Amino acid sequence: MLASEGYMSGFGNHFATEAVAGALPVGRNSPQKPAFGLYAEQLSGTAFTAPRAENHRSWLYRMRPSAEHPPYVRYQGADLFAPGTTDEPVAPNRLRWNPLAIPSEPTDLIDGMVTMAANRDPTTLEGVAVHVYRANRDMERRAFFNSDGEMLFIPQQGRLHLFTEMGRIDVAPGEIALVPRGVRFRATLPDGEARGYVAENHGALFRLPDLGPIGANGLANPRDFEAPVAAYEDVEGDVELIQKYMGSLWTTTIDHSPLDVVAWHGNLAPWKYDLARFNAIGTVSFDHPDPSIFTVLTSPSDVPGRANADFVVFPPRWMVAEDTFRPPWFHRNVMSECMGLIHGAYDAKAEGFAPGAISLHNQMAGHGPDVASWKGASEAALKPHKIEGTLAFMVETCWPYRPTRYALECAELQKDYDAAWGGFPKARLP
Ligand SMILES: O=C(O)Cc1cc(O)ccc1O
Ligand SMILES: [Fe+2]
Repeated sequence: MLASEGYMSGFGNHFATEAVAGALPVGRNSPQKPAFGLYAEQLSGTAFTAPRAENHRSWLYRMRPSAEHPPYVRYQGADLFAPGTTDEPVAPNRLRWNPLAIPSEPTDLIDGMVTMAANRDPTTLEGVAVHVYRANRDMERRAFFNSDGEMLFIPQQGRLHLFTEMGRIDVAPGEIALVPRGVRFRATLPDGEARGYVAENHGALFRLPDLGPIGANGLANPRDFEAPVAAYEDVEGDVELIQKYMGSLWTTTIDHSPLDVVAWHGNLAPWKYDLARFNAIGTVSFDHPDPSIFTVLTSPSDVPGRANADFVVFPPRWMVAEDTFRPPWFHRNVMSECMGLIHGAYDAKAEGFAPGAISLHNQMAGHGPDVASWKGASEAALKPHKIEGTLAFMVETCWPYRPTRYALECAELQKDYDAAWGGFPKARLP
């Protein structure tokens, strides 16, 4: 196996894995009597009838069927997770938030989730939500799944250990992990504390972008995505099972761990990816390319070329463009941009955008370099220059974001963000 230990390599591959020899049926999905009395269950990520190239599903072989559970009731915790967004008119202002602090009370990943902005209703099967998590407690006897979409975890501080139904994933800042819609998991924190971002995608599954004239290789290469081998826990006794469903949180209690999948096969699976493996491509002549060149993953909408959500990174890279303003240019975008910073500094923002922060530049909001970045870049000697020690990302979507009420009212919202673009000298005409 060429993937790292405990993982299988390849984006969207058809995997087959068993934690106990003989658990995975051979040559059929649903034998009359699965081995050891396991229960066969199909988990669909796309409609049964989706075209073959887009069809994603896996077969899970588990110790008890996931159908066995009491009714769900509203979950009373995690007040800031999926609270709904405001119906009030959204001001066309650029917004930026300082990093949210790790709570002082013991808080696990679910209770520490804060929804910052979202668009569309998840039931439309479109749109994306951006959450921040900050946690200092393991999820014990608690598991979570998201019926509303897949969750892309973007750790910023501290590792996450995700024990999913389909195996274990360890993910550190600089890496990302995806948990498909419906897949149960619990998160533990090897470093005691963790903070990061989640892009929750309600639309078409994230996929690798087409490469067009780039050719057959480049950007995120498929083999660098790693899916976990099967792993299960055999735990009896009460376990709380929380789900996000149609935009709110629900809970039930079952008498065993739902992470009891002993074997699985198929092409719907969690995965992780090290962003350091991203093959960044940029200009070797002049002009700053559109940031689409940095797309790691895309969730298409029904309109060709107009993403429901793109996950884009700004990784370390050489800047060699001649006679060019090298940072992002000033722009007004029909798409809406939500950005975060994993570490280092972002080249368009000299000030005020710390690791863990978020910025929101919604549809048509004029933005670009702040005054200090513009001044520096306009006067810089254009020698080859390496941007190092930085990793920013963007969740770009065709649907304008609605910030949550909390996001609009919290102390971390910067009151003076517009000042980033105050005081540009006027052009002097001849
Ligand atoms: O606004 C931003 O900083 C993100 C961004 C970067 C870039 O290089 C070009 C366009 C763009 O929106
Ligand atoms: Fe932008």
